[in-house]
This record gives sequence, structure tokens and C-alpha cells, in this order.
Amino acid sequence: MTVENFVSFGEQGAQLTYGSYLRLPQLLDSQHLESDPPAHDELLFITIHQVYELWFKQLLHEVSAARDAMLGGQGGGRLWWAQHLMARVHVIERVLVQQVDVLETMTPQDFLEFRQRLAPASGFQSVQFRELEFMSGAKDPRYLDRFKGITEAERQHLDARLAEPTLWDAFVAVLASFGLAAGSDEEVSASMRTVAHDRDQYAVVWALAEALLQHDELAASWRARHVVMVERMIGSKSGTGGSSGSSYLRSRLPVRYYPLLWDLRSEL
Ligand code: HEM
Ligand SMILES: N[C@@H](CC(=O)c1ccccc1NC=O)C(=O)O
Repeated sequence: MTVENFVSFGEQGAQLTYGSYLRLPQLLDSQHLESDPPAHDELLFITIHQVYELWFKQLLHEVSAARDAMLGGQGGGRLWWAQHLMARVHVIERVLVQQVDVLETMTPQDFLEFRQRLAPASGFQSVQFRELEFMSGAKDPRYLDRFKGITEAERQHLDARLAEPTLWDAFVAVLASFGLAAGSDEEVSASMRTVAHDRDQYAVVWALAEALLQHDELAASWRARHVVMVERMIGSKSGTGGSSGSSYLRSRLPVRYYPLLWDLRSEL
């Protein structure tokens, strides 16, 4: 492409520019430090969290579409699409785990320069993180009571997630659409054993079960990586959000979205 072509192509589209399309003025004016004088590492801290929230938004978009595709069951003809989206979800989740490395270039001393300014805020108040947990299948309404300082709109988002079907509900619908019993946990477990032993007939069902398990495993990896980072940064201090800190986070490590899929491993 010649430079001349390039210029005329750019001008055909009239007004859109890179910066206006991506809303860069708003995006790049959204990093406001609390520390004064400014602590060098606070920009990194804000940036990392904003990147996490952008990816959480993308994950909610993908997970809800995967769920909807699964809710249609075999007859809906979109189970391949659910598989495709879940594969993307896994790649994003690996990025989220690896991104902890970047924040760990911050030393505890440098974090302490601005940490006291952050209370009572904490990751505990991440609405999108909790939405993802709810949508994945871990609906714990107690988190709604424990949320302090969230807006009415954020509360509505969470209420809506509590009311809507989860990825697990959608997977159970897939089992039923294949004529497999799925009315109780026992039936689901028995049906999963059938699926596991007849992968020829139930290839898509097995692939979706593995995709859910992978999502569960990656969420567990994030929790494990986060708590070790927390211990590195603040040791056994309590959290800015008012929890006991790393011991609260350690109590969350055994959380599993799909216990029946894990139990299946012992039954094969
Ligand atoms: C210096 C780095 C970090 C430290 C020291 C830290 C510390 C903590 C602590 C102590 C808690 C428990 C709540 C409380 O404050 O009492 C917490 C919760 C949480 N943090 Fe962090 N965090 C860090 C970075 C991050 C990052 C980068 C994210 C990404 C979004 C994040 C997301 C969360 C979430 C979602 C929770 C709630 C977890 C749950 O309830 O299961 N944190 N963090
Ligand atoms: N809870 C952390 C502070 C922290 O990491 C944080 C503070 C405000 C907004 C997000 C945060 N990230 C994760 O908890 C602490 O106790 O040091």
C-alpha cells in the first residue's frame, strides 16, 4: 500500500480516529493517585486493577454468551460456540494469573507508601469479580450483605446475577438435552459417568465438562496466586477491606464451582 492510498483510506471514514474510537481521553485520564506526594508505584497499582476490571468485563461477556449457547441444548445447535468461547475464557484467565508477576515487581516498602490511603477500599468490593463467581455457579448471597459502599446500580447488577442461570445450570440443561438424567446431583453424577465412558457419543458434552473444569481450575489458580502475593506484600496484617487478610483469603482457596465434576475423578 502506498502512502497516498493510506492517506486517502484514512480520510474516507471521515471523523473516526484511533483515540476517539478507543475513548483514549477518558481512559488515559482515569488514573488518579491518592498519595500526596505521589508514591511512584501507585500508578502501577491503579493500572493493574483497571486492566483486571477490563478483562473481568470481557469475561462476563464471554461467559454469559457461552451460558446462553449451552442453555439452548443440543437442539440449539450452538454448543460448538460455547466451546469456542470457553477456550477464550481460559486464555484470558491465564493472563489474569500471570499479571500478578507485574504487580510483584512492587516491594512491600513501596506499597506501604500509599497503602494506608486505600482503606476501607479493597478488592473485596470488586463487583465484576463477584458477578463472575455468581455466574460461574458459586452464588453466595451473603456477599451482598457484606458489600459496603457499592452503588445502587452495582447492587442491581449483583441481584440480577443471583437471579439468572449459571454456567452450571446451563451445563445441566445440556445433559438433559442429550436425554441424560439431570434432575438431582446423583443423576448428574451418574450421567457424567455415562458421558465419560462413551466419549464417542457424548463428545461435545465431555468437552464442555472439561471446559468448565478448566475454568474452575484457573479460578483456583488465581486465588492461590493472589494470596501468595498478599503474603509477600502485607504478611499477616489485616486487610484494608476489614478482613483478617491472608487467613480470610486462604479460607477461600477450597472454593470449587463444580464439585460434581471433581468428584467424578474419584469414581472413574
Ligand atoms: C498489593 C497487592 C494486593 C494486596 C496486598 C491485596 C490484598 C487483599 C486482601 C487483604 C484482601 C481481603 C479483603 C481485605 O482487604 O480485607 C483482598 C481481596 C481481594 N482482592 Fe486483593 N490484593 C492485592 C491485589 C489485588 C489485585 C491486583 C486484584 C485484582 C483485581 C485483587 C482482587 C481482589 C479480590 C477480587 C478480592 C476479594 C477476594 C474474595 O473475597 O474471595 N487484589 N486482597
Ligand atoms: N486489600 C489490600 C489493598 C488492596 O490491594 C486494594 C485496595 C484498594 C483497591 C483494590 C485493592 N486490591 C485488592 O484487594 C490491603 O489490605 O493491602
